[in-house]
Amino acid sequence: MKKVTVTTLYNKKKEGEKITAMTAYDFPFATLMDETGVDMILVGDSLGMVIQGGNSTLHVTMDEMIYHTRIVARACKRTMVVGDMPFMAYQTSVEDAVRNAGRFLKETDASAVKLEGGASVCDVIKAISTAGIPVQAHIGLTPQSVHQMGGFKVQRDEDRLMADALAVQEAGAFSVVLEGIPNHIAKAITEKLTIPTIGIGAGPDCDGQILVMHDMLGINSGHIPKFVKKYCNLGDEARKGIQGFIDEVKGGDFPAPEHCYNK
Ligand SMILES: Nc1nc(=O)c2c([nH]1)NC[C@@H]1CN(c3ccc(C(=O)N[C@@H](CCC(=O)O)C(=O)O)cc3)CN21
Ligand SMILES: CC(C)C(=O)C(=O)O
Ligand SMILES: [Mg+2]
Repeated sequence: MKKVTVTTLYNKKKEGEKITAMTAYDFPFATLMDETGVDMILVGDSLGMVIQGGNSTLHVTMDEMIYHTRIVARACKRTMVVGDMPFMAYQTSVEDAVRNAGRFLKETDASAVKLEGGASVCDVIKAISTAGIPVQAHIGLTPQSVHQMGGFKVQRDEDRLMADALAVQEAGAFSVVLEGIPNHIAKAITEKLTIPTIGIGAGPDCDGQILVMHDMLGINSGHIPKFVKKYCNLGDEARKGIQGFIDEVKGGDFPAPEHCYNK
C-alpha cells in the first residue's frame, strides 16, 4: 500500500481533490481509518479532552503524545500520521521544539508534526522543517491559547489570519489547519496559499476537512462544538452492548455452554 506523503497532499490541492483527515488515538480506530481510506490521521492533543476527560488540552505531555502516536502509527499502512506537539513542547525555545519534534519521528512511525500559531512561531517552523521534519501549522482558534483567547472563540481578524497563513507557508509549513474562522476568510486563505489548508469549523472551501473522531462518531459525552457533524452513534451502540452484558450476567444467561470449557 502506498503511503500518503506531503507530495500526495500537494497533488490533491493542485487537482482540486479534497483531503480527508480525522483524529485518532489508538490502534483499533486507526486501523479502521487506514482501511477505509482517510488520507491523514492527526494524533491530536485533543486527547487531553476526549481520552483523558480534561477541560482543555494544556495538561497533555510529550510522553503521552509519543505513546498515542506510536500505537496509531503502528496501524497505518497508507494513512499519513501527524503528531500534535503539546503545550510547552515548542514554546520554551527553538532547540526544545526541534528536539521534541524529532522525538515523534525517532520514537514513533509518524512522518510529520503539527504545532499551533502563526507569525509568532515561524522561527520554530523554520528550524523543524530545516531538520527535515514536515511541519503542519495551525491558526485561528488555537486551543492551547484558550486562556489568552478568553475561551474557545471563533477568530475573525481577517488581516491577521491572512498574515499568519502567509507567514507559516513562507517559514516552510507543508500544510496549515484553519480552525474556528468564518468561511470567507478560510476561502481567501485557501485560494492565496500554495500549501493545502485543512479546515475544522472553517467552512467548505478549505482543501480538506478534519474532525475529532469522538465527536463525529458519537462517543463524546461532553460539549460538542457547532462545527461538528455526528456521522453515527457509537455511544448508543456501546451502551446497548454494556446493558446486554449486565442483563445476561444478572439473569444467568451468560456464559452459555458454548462459552465454557466443559469438554
Ligand atoms: N471533542 C473535541 N472536539 C474538538 O473539536 C476539539 C476538542 N475536543 N479539543 C481541542 C479543541 C477545542 N476545540 C473547540 C472547543 C469548543 C469550541 C466551541 O465551543 N466553540 C463555540 C464557538 C464560540 C464562538 O462563537 O466564538 C461553539 O459554539 O461552537 C470550539 C472548538 C476544538 N478541539
Ligand atoms: C482539532 C485538531 C486540529 C487538533 O489540533 C486536535 O485534535 O488536537
Ligand atoms: Mg491539537
